[in-house]
Order: sequence, then C-alpha cells, then structure tokens
Amino acid sequence: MRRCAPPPGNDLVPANLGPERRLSMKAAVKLCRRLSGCRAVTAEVAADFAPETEYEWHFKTTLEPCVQSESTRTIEIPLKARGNSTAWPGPMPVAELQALKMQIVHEDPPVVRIEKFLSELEIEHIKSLARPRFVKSTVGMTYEGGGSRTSETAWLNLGEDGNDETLRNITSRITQITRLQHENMEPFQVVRYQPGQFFAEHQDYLDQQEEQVCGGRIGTFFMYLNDDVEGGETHFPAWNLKIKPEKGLAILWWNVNYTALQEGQFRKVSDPGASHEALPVREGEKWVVNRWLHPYDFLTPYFAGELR
Ligand SMILES: O=C(O)CCC(=O)C(=O)O
Ligand SMILES: [Fe+2]
Repeated sequence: MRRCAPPPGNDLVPANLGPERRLSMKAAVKLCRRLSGCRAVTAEVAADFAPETEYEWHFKTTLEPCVQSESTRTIEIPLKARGNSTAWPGPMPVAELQALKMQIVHEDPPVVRIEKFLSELEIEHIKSLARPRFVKSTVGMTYEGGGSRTSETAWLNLGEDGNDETLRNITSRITQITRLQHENMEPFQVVRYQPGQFFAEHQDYLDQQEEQVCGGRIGTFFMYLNDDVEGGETHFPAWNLKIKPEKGLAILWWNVNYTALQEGQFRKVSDPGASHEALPVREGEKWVVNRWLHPYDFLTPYFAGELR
C-alpha cells in the first residue's frame, strides 16, 4: 500500500524512469537533484532499510509529512534546490563516540561531554567578537523577548566574520563529531548572563520549525567559555543531570528520539525529556555558546529569507 502518496499534481515522474521506479537511495537523491522542482524523495521501506537496496521512490515537490505503517516506515529525504546539502548519515552510534574517548553522561538520548573542546585563544577570540554585539536575548523563532530568558545574546559567523578562521576551525570539529555539515548548523549564538539572570525550562526543539525545509533543532552543541561563576548550571530535570560551567567544555545533546534519528526519521521525533533550564547565576558572569543542529540545510534557506 502506498501510504506516502503526495497530493495530486505534486508527484513528479521522471521521464527517463521506468514504471517500477526502483532505485537505491543514492540514485534517487541524485535524480531528484536533476529534476526541476523536485524537493524530496520518499519511500516506504522495511525496518532493515539499507541505502544500497533498491526501493520504489516518489519524487515530491513539497515536504508533506508521511504516514507511518506498523511494519514499514516511510523515509523522506528533502533536497534543497540551492546549497550543497547532502543527506545526513545520522548521528554517531554510542560505541563510536566512546571509541573517541568521549564521556557519555546520559545514555538515551546520549549526552556527550567533551572537555577542553575550546582552547584559551578560541575563547578569547569568541568573546572579543561577541562583546560589541550583545542585545537582550530572545526566545523561539519569532525572536521576541520574554521574561523566561533574561540574558544577552550575540550572533557570530553571520556576515563580516563568516570567513573567520577560528570559527571555521571550531565548526569543522563540530562537523566531525555530529557528522552534520556546516550548512545544517545555526550560527554561533553567544549568551552572557549576569547575576540573577537565567533561562527558564524550555525545549530547544521548536515544533513550528518542523515543517520548514531545515527541520527542527534535533540537537544542541553547547560550549562554556568560563567557570569563574557561582550557579548558572545547565539543568535537565527529566534526566536528573546538572552541568556545571567549565571553561572550554562542550556538551552535545539530542533533543529527539535517538533511535529514530539513527533510522533516518528526522521529523515528529521530539523528546520531551530534553527539556532544560539555565539556573540563575549567583555571582560572576556566565558565558556560553549555542550551535543548534538541524537534519537539513539551515543556512541556505536562512540567508535566502525562506524561514519563518
Ligand atoms: O545557559 C545554559 O546553561 C543553557 C542555555 C540554553 O538552554 C539555551 O540557550 O537554549
Ligand atoms: Fe536551550
């Protein structure tokens, strides 16, 4: 049964493809890129989906969500008309993270702790870029302020510093750990908290983003720039996990069901357990950096003004 049929008029049939349309995932993605107006390929696959096996693919012009049946699941690979986004292979299996000597502080979804991820020089550089740019922090996608986040924010790596070598080096290390390309990451968001400032419990994964081409914030790569501060821990109540700011430390966590991610399902997978808060700073300043991670190209549609 075809459960992922796109609405009439949206199903492209490539002229050079026979009635069977059986192709490997790679071939289908390649073909979609060449088809004018093709935005995604979808297929209903068995639980033991293998990219090399041939499946029946549907070529779509829209990003309609697909219905899942019990014995099979539908995978959808949206493509950007512009940008050089390629399909994400999914996050690293936990065993590979452990082989890289990364400390797992929560099992499922894994929360990974990477000590001394940032060097002193990198930290000073980030701070000097951010200092003149701080504005009052905002929340969500409307970027409106709210009493729930009382810190200040500075965005880096957007315009004049888009080619900054230090930032590029940091991004390339994040790329290796997450297996996500640079285009799938939101720019560096530096956050500074003064005594009494906090960010109330929230989810980084925004439901409104789910239907956009970039998909939701499936993961967060979070870095701490100082530790001469009292309070300000990052607290995940459901996971009973509290991270104390430590200079240079990076934490990678996933805001979604990790098994689904590994199976190539990137939408409707939010994990409410990933909800977290920044506890109030009691003394000193707290400096941190967010890089929010998306399953699909974020930067190209962002710069094209296509994201709501
Ligand atoms: O500052 C923290 O510890 C957490 C901040 C956070 O969750 C956010 O900026 O989304
Ligand atoms: Fe957050």
